[in-house]
Amino acid sequence: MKAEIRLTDTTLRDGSHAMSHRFTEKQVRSVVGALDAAGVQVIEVTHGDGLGGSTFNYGFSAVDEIKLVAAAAETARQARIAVLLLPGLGTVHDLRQAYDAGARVARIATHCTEADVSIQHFGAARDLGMETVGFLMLSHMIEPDDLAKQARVMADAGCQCVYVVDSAGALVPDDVTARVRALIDSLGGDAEVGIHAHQNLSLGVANSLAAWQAGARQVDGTLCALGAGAGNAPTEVLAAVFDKLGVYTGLDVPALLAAAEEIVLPFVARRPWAGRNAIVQGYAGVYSSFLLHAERAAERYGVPAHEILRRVGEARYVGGQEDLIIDIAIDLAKETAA
Ligand SMILES: CC[C@H](O)CC(=O)C(=O)O
Ligand SMILES: [Mn+2]
Repeated sequence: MKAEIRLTDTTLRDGSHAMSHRFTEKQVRSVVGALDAAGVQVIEVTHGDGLGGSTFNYGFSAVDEIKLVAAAAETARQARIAVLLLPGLGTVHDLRQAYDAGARVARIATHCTEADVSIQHFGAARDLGMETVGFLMLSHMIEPDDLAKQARVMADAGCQCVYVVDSAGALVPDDVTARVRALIDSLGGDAEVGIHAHQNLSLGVANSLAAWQAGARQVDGTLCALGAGAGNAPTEVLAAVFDKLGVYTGLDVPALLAAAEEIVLPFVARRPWAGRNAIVQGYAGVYSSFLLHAERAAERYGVPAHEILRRVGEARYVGGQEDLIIDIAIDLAKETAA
């Protein structure tokens, strides 16, 4: 029986933020083994910031991500391995290396107004024979119709499913519904629509459900909600909720509950949660992966992280502008001293 909604688990990519990109090959094998056995069809494995993300700015990976992709591909029996790529950080060369290591799904991510920078990457992925997914990040920042135009750009470039990516966990269910509907109208069946939700306002599961009800057919999750900010919509909860609703996912709920509790939880040093800083991110619309950058700057300059994040939201900074977080912290420290 074909799943009515396809879940992509991104514990080993978005969850990498919460692990400071320290995943080991052994952890990758055990997580992939459990997800694969539980029926998850797509498993994303990359540095938290995508291919090429292992840098001074974003944090170095403990293990080369291509090695992790190879370990994942070797372990999976039925699941396909996905990689994330942010054009500019990752390159077509990185994508080819990931393909050679066994990745078969390319997820290309751009800021929600910049879909055109993904065109050559979709072309390259399709030439390699990879399945393609587009990520419109920080989707709350623009109106549904404008987002839909960007989705069209991705679909025209060869993208087979465009995701509404709530990178800041800032959307509420009605916002999600409006965006998913607008994308479906604009894509007219040329590509599916997906949802990637964060928990900063504790709405990740509700938003994923709203997306499904509006017509989205792909959904992202992570075990134990492991991910940036307050984490992602938890895979095990999504599986249980869709099962309760009678939506066939092909997922084994008890197996996913066991994977979360017995495989992932034991190695998580800091479990993401909707504390003050993460809630401010959702409330002020701040990129989830800015959380640890803001917390580090807060400690270094002796200022509150939640105030840094509030100002980042006011300034509408987007992914790639992490260094400006430091400027805000310095300004705050000067104001406090004065
Ligand atoms: C660095 C890529 C980014 O974290 C993608 C993503 O998961 C999001 O925007 O939520
Ligand atoms: Mn994310």
